[in-house]
Amino acid sequence: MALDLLVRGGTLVTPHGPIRADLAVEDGRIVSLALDVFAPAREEIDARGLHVFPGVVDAHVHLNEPGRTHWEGFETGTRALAAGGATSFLDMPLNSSPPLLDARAFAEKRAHGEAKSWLDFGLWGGLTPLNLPELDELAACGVIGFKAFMSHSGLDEFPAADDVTLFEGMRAARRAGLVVATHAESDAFTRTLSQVAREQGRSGVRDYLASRPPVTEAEAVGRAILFAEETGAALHLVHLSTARGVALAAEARARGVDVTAETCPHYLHWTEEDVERVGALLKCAPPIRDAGTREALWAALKAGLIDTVGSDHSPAPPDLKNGEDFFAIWGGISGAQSTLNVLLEDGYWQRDVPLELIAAVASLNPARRFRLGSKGALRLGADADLALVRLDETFTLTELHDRHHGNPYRGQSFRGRVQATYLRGQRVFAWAPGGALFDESVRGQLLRPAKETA
Ligand SMILES: NC(=O)N[C@H]1NC(=O)NC1=O
Ligand SMILES: [Zn+2]
Ligand SMILES: [Zn+2]
Repeated sequence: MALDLLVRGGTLVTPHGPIRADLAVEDGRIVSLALDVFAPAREEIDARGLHVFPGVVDAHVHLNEPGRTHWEGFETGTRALAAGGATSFLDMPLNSSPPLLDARAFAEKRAHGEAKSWLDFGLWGGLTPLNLPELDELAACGVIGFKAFMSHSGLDEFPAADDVTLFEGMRAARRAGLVVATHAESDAFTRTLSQVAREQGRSGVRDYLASRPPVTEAEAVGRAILFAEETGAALHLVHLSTARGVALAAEARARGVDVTAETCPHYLHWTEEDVERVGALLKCAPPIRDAGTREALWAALKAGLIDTVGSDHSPAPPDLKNGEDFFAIWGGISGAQSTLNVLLEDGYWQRDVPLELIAAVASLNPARRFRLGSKGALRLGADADLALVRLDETFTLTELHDRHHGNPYRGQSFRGRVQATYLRGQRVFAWAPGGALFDESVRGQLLRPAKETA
C-alpha cells in the first residue's frame, strides 16, 4: 500500500530537539518517523535543507467574522496564518458581531468557519456580565474556554468582567473543566489614567503608553491569579507584556495554581520607540514596552516561564487606524502571518533560543493547554500539520495575506522563510517566487477540547 505523503531528508523539529529523519503520512496522520522510510508514496517532498516544524497552533486570533468581516475574516485571516506556518488557531469571541456569548452565536461562527477557514479552528466563548447563565451551554457546544476582559475591550457589546463576574465565571469554568483566559489590565488604572490624559488634551503616543503602565498589568494578573486559586479554575493569562506578569504566573504555578502565560510577537520584537516612529499600526493594549522589558521577556521565554506565544492578530480597517488622537485609534496589531518569523529571527538567530523551545511555545504548549490531542508535535499518530522552513534564507516580508494593507511587519527582514504548510497531510500553502499558492480544496475543521483526564 502506498503512503499518502513522504517528507524525505528534512530536519524534524521534535519535542526532543531537531533530528534528521523521514516523515510518512497516511490518512492525514503521521505514521512513521524514521531515518529512512522505504515505501512508495503518492506524493514525495524533497526536504533536504529544510526544517520541518509542527504547524503553529495560534491560540489567540481575532478574525471578527461574522459581523466585522470587513475588519478581518476566516478567508483572509487563515491565508495569512497558513503563509506563516500555522495549521490551527483559536478564535476570540470578539470582535465578531454578535460576539460569541451564547450557543446561537457559536453555531453561527462555526458555520462561517467550516465554510471558509483554510485551517482547523477552535472557538473561545466570552465571559461577560451579560452571559454568565450561558456558560454551561457554551461548554456543551465545545468552546475552547472562556475569555474575559478585566478592562474595557474597545467594544461596548463585549463588556469587561467585574470581579464578581470573573469569579463566578471561573467557578463555572472549573465545573466545565475549561480554561479561563484573561486580558489582564486593571480597569481602575486604565480608565482613570486615560480620562485624565484626555481631559488635559494629552492624546499622543507617549500619553497613551503612560496611561497603561506596567503596574496596571501586575495588579490585574495578581487578582486573576487570586481568583483562580480560590476557585480552582485553570487560568491562561493572555498577552503578558512584562516579565513581572510572567513572574507572578510562575510563582503561582510553583504553589500549585493552574496558570499559564502567553506573550505575543509584538512584545518580543518592538519597543516604545518603534511605536512612536510607526504609530497606529503598533497600537495595542497592553502597550508595547521599553527595550529592557523586551529583553526580560526573552529571558523569561528562554527560562521556560512563558508557555505560549500567540499573535493576538486584531486588525481593523484603515479609517480606524488613523487620526490625531492616539487614544481613539483602534488597538490591535496585524501579526497572524509573522509569529514563527519573529520567533526564528529574534529568538533562534539573535538570542540562541533552541528550535524545540520555539516549537513548544508556538505549537506543543498551546495544543496541550487546550487539549487539542492530535495537534502540536511531530510524533506518531499526530495530525500531519507541518511547516517547512528554510531556516537560513533571509527574506523581506512583502507578500502579506491578511485583509488590510496596514501591517507593521511589512518590510521587516527575517531569516527562516516558510516554504510550505501542510494541514493533515494536505498542502494548504506554498511559497513561490511569483506569488503564494493556496490549495482551494483544503478546509478546516472545528476543534473541541478533549475530555479532561484526571
Ligand atoms: N478587541 C480586541 O481585539 N482587543 C485586542 N487588541 C488589543 O490591542 N488588545 C486586545 O485585547
Ligand atoms: Zn486582550
Ligand atoms: Zn486579543
